[in-house]
Amino acid sequence: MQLPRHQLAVLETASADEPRRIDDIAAEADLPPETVTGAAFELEDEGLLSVTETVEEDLELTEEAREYLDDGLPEVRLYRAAVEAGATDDPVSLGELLGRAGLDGPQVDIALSNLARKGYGTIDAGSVAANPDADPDGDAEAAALASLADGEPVTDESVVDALVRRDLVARTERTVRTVQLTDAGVTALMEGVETEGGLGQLTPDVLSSGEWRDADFRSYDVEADAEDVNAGRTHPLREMAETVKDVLTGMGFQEMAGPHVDAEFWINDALFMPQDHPARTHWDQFALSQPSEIRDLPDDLVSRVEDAHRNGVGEDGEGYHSPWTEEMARGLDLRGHTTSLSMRYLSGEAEGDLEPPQRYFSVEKVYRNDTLDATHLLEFFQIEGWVMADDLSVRDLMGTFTEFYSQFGIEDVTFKPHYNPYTEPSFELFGRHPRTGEIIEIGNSGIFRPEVLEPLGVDCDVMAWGLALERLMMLVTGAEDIRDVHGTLVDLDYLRNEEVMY
Ligand SMILES: N[C@@H](Cc1ccccc1)C(=O)O
Repeated sequence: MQLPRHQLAVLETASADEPRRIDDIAAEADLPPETVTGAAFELEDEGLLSVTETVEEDLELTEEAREYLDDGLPEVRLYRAAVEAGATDDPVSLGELLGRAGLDGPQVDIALSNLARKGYGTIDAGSVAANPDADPDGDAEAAALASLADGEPVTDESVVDALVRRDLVARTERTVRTVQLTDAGVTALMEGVETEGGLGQLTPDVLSSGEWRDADFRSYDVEADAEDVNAGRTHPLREMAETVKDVLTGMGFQEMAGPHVDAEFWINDALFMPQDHPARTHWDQFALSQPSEIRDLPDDLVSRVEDAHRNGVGEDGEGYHSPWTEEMARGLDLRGHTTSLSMRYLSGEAEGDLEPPQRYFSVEKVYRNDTLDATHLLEFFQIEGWVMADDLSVRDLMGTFTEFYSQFGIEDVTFKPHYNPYTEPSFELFGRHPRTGEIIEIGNSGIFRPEVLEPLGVDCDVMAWGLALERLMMLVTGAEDIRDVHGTLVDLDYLRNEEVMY
């Protein structure tokens, strides 16, 4: 029989009489333990060796325990100080004893509770009475710590339990593998096993020495076990975002970019959200304390927006006529929607004045002070978009969504009239969850009001929306909890093995 060199070494080092640990075999055969483990499993597949796994418990001293090894357990130190101070006859004040024993901070409570627990003394009215019959030299916990530090076993489980409870010892489990020759293994060795001949690797040496010319190469084993390599890959949600960008680019949209932290001016005021609107409180948005204000805002636009808030827009001057301060508009928030980007682009602030027709989108993060649950995260991706053109209608808006979602195989989007301070009319979008059949909200949309567009200097129609990328992902993948797709609770196997989207 022929075997690869490592397998042969392991076979020869293993015994038929007793199980031997992989680590011992590795040391004796002078091979890395991983190599021995791999070879052992291969030999097991061939029936020559049996591999057994057992879980062993390791006891490890914590850092606190290591300090006590040098200084002594706090209760022992307190007891010794008490004996020295004569507390076996008359109680001595705790303050004095702590000074003598050099105990302070958390060690004081530790010393007191364990002193009492071990019967070394009693504490009454701030004084300690030491028990004359106690024997700190025979302290079982101190002895166990010393044994563990010397790598010796501790047989009294109750002492180990007490040390674990005191956080002086940590239990860890470890899988130990042992191997033993099978009858077939013994027979093979008796009949004679040789090292598989031939070269297994083409190395620079083999090439430069010319050895390769006459060498006999070992055949390639396509069935050999190989290590799993979990290389980096794109997060499925990021993949979804890229797909959405491709789809929108394909529909003739250009991408917007802009700050995650932005002035309330761009997030709310430009959108005709009155400054006393309930969504503009800390219940809904995260405000920055440092820096707290944006440096630059376009003056002209600021005064036109202020005018719209205070006096309304149009001949009739309709609007909220709400109070308005520039101070509030300058405040910085983590954007709660990416409609702040739409405002920057529509106003000409981002790329200069835009002539209709135009189509823009972004797939970017937004932040909201929501309560976490199966459909809400504190940060999520919004698919923002808008179309600027003359004479847009609700049919254009619905048609755009129908086309967009159909690219993901979603053909049953439904609409519900809605209210936004900045669009009229407004619609919410809903989709049906493929697993639960539940109708879930997937977006919000509308046609910008003149009160928004006029101050921006836009004199044609603009239809716009914010769709939730994670909700689209739930409809596409069937995920029932957003936290299964993205965030700290996501299963690593899902991230590694989820099918790649087109
Ligand atoms: N900003 C809205 C989405 C939206 C954008 C533009 C127009 C209408 C609605 C949201 O976050 O829900």
